[in-house]
Amino acid sequence: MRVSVIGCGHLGIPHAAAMAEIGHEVIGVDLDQAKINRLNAGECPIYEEGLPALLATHTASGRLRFTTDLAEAAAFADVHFLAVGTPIDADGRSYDTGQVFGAARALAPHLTRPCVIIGKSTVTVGTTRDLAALLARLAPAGTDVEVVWNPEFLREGHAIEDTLRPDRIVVGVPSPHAEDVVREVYAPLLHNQIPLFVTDPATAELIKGAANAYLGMKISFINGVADMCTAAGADVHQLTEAIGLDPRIGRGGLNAGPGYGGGCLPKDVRAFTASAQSLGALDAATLLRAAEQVNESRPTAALALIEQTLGRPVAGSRVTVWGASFKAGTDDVRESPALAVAALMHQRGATVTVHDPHAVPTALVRHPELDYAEDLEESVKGAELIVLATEWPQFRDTDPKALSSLVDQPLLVDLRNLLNADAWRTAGWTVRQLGRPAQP
Ligand SMILES: NC(=O)C1=CN([C@@H]2O[C@H](COP(=O)(O)OP(=O)(O)OC[C@H]3O[C@@H](n4cnc5c(N)ncnc54)[C@H](O)[C@@H]3O)[C@@H](O)[C@H]2O)C=CC1
Ligand SMILES: O=C(O)[C@H]1O[C@H](OP(=O)(O)OP(=O)(O)OC[C@H]2O[C@@H](n3ccc(=O)[nH]c3=O)[C@H](O)[C@@H]2O)[C@H](O)[C@@H](O)[C@@H]1O
Repeated sequence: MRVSVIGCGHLGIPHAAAMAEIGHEVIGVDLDQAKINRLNAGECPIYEEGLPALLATHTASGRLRFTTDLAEAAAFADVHFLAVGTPIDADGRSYDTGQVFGAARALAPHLTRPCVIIGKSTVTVGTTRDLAALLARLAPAGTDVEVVWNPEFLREGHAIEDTLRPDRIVVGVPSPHAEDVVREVYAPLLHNQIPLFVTDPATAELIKGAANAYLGMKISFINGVADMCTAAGADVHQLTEAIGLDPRIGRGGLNAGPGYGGGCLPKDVRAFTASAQSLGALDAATLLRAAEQVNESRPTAALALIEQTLGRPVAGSRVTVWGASFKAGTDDVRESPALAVAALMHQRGATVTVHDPHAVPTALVRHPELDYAEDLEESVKGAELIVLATEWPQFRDTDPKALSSLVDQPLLVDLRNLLNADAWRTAGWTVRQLGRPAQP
């Protein structure tokens, strides 16, 4: 089939590459000319494992190309995926769906034949209905446009795997014909026994919000319990392993840390809370607001552990933060907890040097006030304390002995419970881990 993917960001680029991989002819569209030039030159503008190879294969074969021209996409494709951004509104609580409606408005006049628009962006419930009404008004006569909502569940750092082998595909369809089109698009995945969950558009929109809201609540829950473990001298890691064995709880997404970040979970929990409020579902709003509040408090909780380990306030100290991206496997720093902790220490008067294997360039743009080191060993020279804030395997694999002579004091706070603390302690380091006893 010939498909377009409108919006080439963290979702759109992997999706376009994956659609080519399963046999479609794909045109990716974005407003950002510089990004499109890079993509057409075979460059991958984001750090995502496996994506550069897939882009190279399919741009070389001609099955995948990129443009800024929606007219070209309209002439080429019968199915248009919408993968544009839905940042949080100026009010800080609901989605700004301007990119979704803007892209649809821009596409509509170029349509020359019936087509299906498959929305993938995360949106407020009711968006599919409003978009269908808009397109019914704007699309030229004879171009019947159907709008399907097909929320995306990929995780950054696993984007290709999650797109080609998702747990499930959810679609909210307005008609049996639209369902047939979706089945044809995803046929290669459905042949591989990936479950297709077909529902109405409003339910599909809420499924996405509920999934991310639940993931956020689960993380806030375990972070709150980590504080209980700290106070009681217990071990949150062992606790998690034990409760995770209950299949009703599950071990996935239950790692204590510096809070959930990224371009999605924080905004999606906020927007789902606001939706609950506006729909009058006040109990849901209360529960979700609590998850948000816990998450907002995590940088301060991290600072308390850091200052306890340092033995004094951070003002005037030299601290190294390992990690800038919101999690390992990506160079995305949107709402990164690592940078929130780094920025908080900087505000409190510490000199902060941040090191990340892939995200220094993106971090520099958002937090120019911090110091950066591209090299891990360079980053710790003269440090009085290291804070491990993002769970890159490079940090776990670091030899503590090799670093001892570089730092000013061998102190480390592991906010991700990533390190083998015993090995570091044997090498002479004082290590504190989140929600775990000072000396087990
Ligand atoms: N990042 C992720 O892993 C996931 C994101 N989502 C959702 O997918 C949506 C996109 O997220 P990201 O890719 O992270 O955002 P992003 O900000 O990385 O990418 C959005 C892209 O859309 C482009 N764009 C905006 N208006 C356009 C228009 N009129 N025509 C063509 N291109 C246009 C922008 O230039 C940008 O490149 C959001 O709703 C997000 O919540 C859902 C699941 C996973
Ligand atoms: O809607 C989206 O965009 C996506 O949002 C999340 O994916 P992602 O943002 O890539 O990241 P996660 O792996 O969920 O992590 C989010 C944040 O929570 C933190 N986290 C995650 C898991 C965990 O156990 N503990 C924890 O602190 C991470 O470090 C990170 O800061 C969801 O997991 C995806 O299913 C969803 O498609």
